[in-house]
Amino acid sequence: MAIRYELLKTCHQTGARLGRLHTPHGIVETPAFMPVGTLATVKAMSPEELEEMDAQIILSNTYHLFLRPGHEVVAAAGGLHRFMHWNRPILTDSGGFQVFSLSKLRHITEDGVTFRSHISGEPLFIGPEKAMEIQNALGSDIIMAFDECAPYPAEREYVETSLERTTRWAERCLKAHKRPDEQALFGIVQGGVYRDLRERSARSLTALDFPGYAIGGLSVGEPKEIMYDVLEYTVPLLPDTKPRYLMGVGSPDALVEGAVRGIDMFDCVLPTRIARNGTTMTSRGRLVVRNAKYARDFSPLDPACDCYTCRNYTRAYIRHLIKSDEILGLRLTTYHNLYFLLRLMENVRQAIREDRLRNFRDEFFAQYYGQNS
Ligand SMILES: COC(=O)c1ccc(CCNc2nc3cc4nc(N)[nH]c(=O)c4cc3[nH]2)cc1
Repeated sequence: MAIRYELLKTCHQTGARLGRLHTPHGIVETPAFMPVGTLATVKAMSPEELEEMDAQIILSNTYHLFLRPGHEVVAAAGGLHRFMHWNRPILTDSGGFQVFSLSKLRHITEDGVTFRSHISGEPLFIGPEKAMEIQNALGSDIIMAFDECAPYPAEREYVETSLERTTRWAERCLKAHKRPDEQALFGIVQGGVYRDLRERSARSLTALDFPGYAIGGLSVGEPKEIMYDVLEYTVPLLPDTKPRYLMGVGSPDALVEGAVRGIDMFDCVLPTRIARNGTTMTSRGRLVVRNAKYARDFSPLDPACDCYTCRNYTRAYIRHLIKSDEILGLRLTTYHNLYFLLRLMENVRQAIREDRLRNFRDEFFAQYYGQNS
């Protein structure tokens, strides 16, 4: 078995659960947030800094590494862990979403997707078998089925045709996966915002008995309330003995609301991407440190935070660095944002242990969003 999910406790107040995901590269306490390291690096962070802030698992991308440096190069280095000097768990996304969000001139057929590289413009192809070949070469602990993430909004007919093909692709991934004992292949539930299609996708994929399940097709521009509705009726269809991964999420509120609805794993570029333009997450909401009002503010980004950035630097200094395009500036904001989300998930896990996640959510939202929601 590549991974084993240990269900430790279900919250009495909500559908949240406390778990442990045992992988060949270590244990992941869930619910967990996965920092995104698309090109085999979590931008501006060293692996040691990620370990220091207790990042348990990171995400990397098949599409990007296939284009550059090529999965053969990573395999020649001994796999992604060796290549990037990260010896904790890695999850790789399968490329479906990235092809659609990044490449031009893409064409989708039963075989897979032909597209032009967003880097060189050369014509390329990825399908289920290719996505397995690449992820098997990368050696990540958790790999994702090759799927199509339907856009939002999308006609029901399009979503239906797409999910049927995605299910057939999932079967082809299971057949093509060369290292099932070392790398756990997760199925990805699609179906857009249509309840009956979500149910059909979930039933088809759970019948194929994957070691874990992702909920895809969300965080693609739909209102959050709709995303939460989809979770309400999709999560119960997934086996509670296996991990559930909500792809592309997210913001502090979405992480808490997702955990409340039984999600175990999350990933999002949000904390690292907004950090690079000087937007930070603090216990009292977002703080855009490049704003002129912080020019002489010698307090930490977040007085309630004990991270390396908040213990040693001030808003005025970080503002100066960001305004001056100094590399240390985006390193300090990235460190803090990741630390903030990783601590948030630790507090969520503790609240589940103490059966008070609903209370925690209300307190957190009151502070972060300045209202009682
Ligand atoms: C500043 O913040 C940002 O730039 C930013 C950008 C994108 C997202 C949303 C990302 N959403 C998302 N990622 C996703 C990745 C996915 N992968 C697969 N294989 N299948 C999916 O169905 C899928 C859905 C996703 N939805 C969130 C934030």
